[in-house]
Amino acid sequence: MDTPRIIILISGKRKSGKDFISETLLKILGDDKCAIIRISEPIKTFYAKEKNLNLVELMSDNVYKEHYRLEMINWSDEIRTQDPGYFCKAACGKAPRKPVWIVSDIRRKTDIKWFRNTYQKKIRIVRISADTEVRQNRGFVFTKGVDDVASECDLDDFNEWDLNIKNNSNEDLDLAVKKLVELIEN
Ligand SMILES: Nc1ncnc2c1ncn2[C@@H]1O[C@H](COP(=O)(O)OP(=O)(O)OP(=O)(O)O)[C@@H](O)[C@H]1O
Repeated sequence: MDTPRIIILISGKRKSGKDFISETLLKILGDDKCAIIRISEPIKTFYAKEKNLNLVELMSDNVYKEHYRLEMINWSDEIRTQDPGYFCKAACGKAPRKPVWIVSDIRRKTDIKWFRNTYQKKIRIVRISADTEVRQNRGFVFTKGVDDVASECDLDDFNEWDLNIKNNSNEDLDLAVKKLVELIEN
């Protein structure tokens, strides 16, 4: 198989649960059928290399990641200005050839455009939302220069979602996963 049968693009605000839902879906579908792709992976790899930083710490969800987030956003934006699909292409180039791809960190209209141009009808676009209070309980702290710029807000006015899901509670999660499985199987 050269390309996946279906590609789920997942978008949502920080701590809405993009990773958590993607991992839950992966467990259900199994890693023989499904792979998670993160656009942030090549961003971090290239950034760490260029700045001589520890990639393992940069990839993990801790203070180190938060510390570099702003600098990394600005650095990656410069590259995107020259080639908007640069990181999408790099992430997909390295991805395992499985029937289902879940891209767990879609942040830009240019990301969606690149995926649509490259994979056409295989694309399904999903928005996850959670209440601010819930996100705060998961560790979200509003950060100027991060939460009020394009990487967080560019898709706020996008309205072509194939699926909108809520992730405030366990009940929400069960329903979200059910709808995602339906989207993948139909
Ligand atoms: N439905 C849920 N039930 C329990 N815990 C959850 C749920 N959804 C998310 N979480 C937890 O909330 C935290 C944030 O979730 P996650 O990392 O998936 O968010 P994210 O949208 O990927 O965030 P970021 O954009 O900052 O990477 C994690 O610790 C995760 O385990």
